[in-house]
Amino acid sequence: MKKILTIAGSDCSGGAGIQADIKTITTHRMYAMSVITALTAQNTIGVSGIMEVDADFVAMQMDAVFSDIYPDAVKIGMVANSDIIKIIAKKLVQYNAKNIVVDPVMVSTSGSRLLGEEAVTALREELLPIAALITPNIPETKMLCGIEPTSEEEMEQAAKKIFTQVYQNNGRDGAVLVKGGHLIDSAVDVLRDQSVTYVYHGYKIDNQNTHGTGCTLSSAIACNLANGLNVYESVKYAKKYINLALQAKMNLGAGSGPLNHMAANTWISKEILD
Ligand SMILES: Nc1ncnc2c1ncn2[C@@H]1O[C@H](COP(=O)(O)OP(=O)(O)O)[C@@H](O)[C@H]1O
Ligand SMILES: Cc1ncc(COP(=O)(O)OP(=O)(O)O)c(N)n1
Repeated sequence: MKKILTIAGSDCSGGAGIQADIKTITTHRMYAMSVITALTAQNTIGVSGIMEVDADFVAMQMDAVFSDIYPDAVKIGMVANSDIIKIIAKKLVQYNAKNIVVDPVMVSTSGSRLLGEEAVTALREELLPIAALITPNIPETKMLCGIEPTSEEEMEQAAKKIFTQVYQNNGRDGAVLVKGGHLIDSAVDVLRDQSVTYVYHGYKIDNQNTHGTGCTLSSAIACNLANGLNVYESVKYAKKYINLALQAKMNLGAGSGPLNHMAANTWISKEILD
């Protein structure tokens, strides 16, 4: 049984954050563990409150997990502030964590800040360089490199620029996935590693219920890495998971509702596990 750790914020409505991650990991038939960085009061319409966990208590959670059940992969989502980022980075290095995927969550699609403005530098300098893969969406791409891509070509430029800043300039290895879910007419994603650019041509599924797509994608990638797939294949199968979960068109709540993980389960068991 593979063990996956998610380090993220709680979404009480169950669509994003820790709850989306645990659903994704469980659907992949793996064992889910969680280190919670913040509680959010949110639903399909928006975020109404955030309570950040003390950084020392984040450290205690990480010690409790790593000293007992060592994870095969780690997914990181909402990290809230620079104290939490610094302690997470320190503990991941201390425990020599493997297969780290960072979704650099900054602002929810509904417009609420999930990362303090002061924390972007700590995220960029301390957490991103130790990840095997980082997965910024279009607004996060703009925050990281100044380019707000509107086309596949601009996504390629941005992915290359972030790769250079985060990995090459720090003498580290890793990969960048610029996600195109916020583009108007396609859902293309672009992966950049040390030498190659891969483009995942995705068509946009007609479904307004996309709450938690980024959380789900990064958790599914972590599961696939834990299973021994390379980064390119891990993203490919994670995108298939998202497509199935979107195509099933569950419709909960008055706003942008959650994904249907039960529908994705069918494909996971048939294509990956059998
Ligand atoms: N309507 C959609 N149809 C197909 N894929 C989508 C759709 N919306 C998002 N995606 C995919 O979901 C993943 C998450 O993307 P995105 O929405 O950009 O991230 P975030 O949730 O972090 O803002 C990406 O692989 C993206 O291509
Ligand atoms: C607690 C928490 N973490 C992350 C998010 C953002 O989720 P994401 O899948 O990146 O995107 P949206 O759901 O905001 O479209 C969140 N909302 N809450």
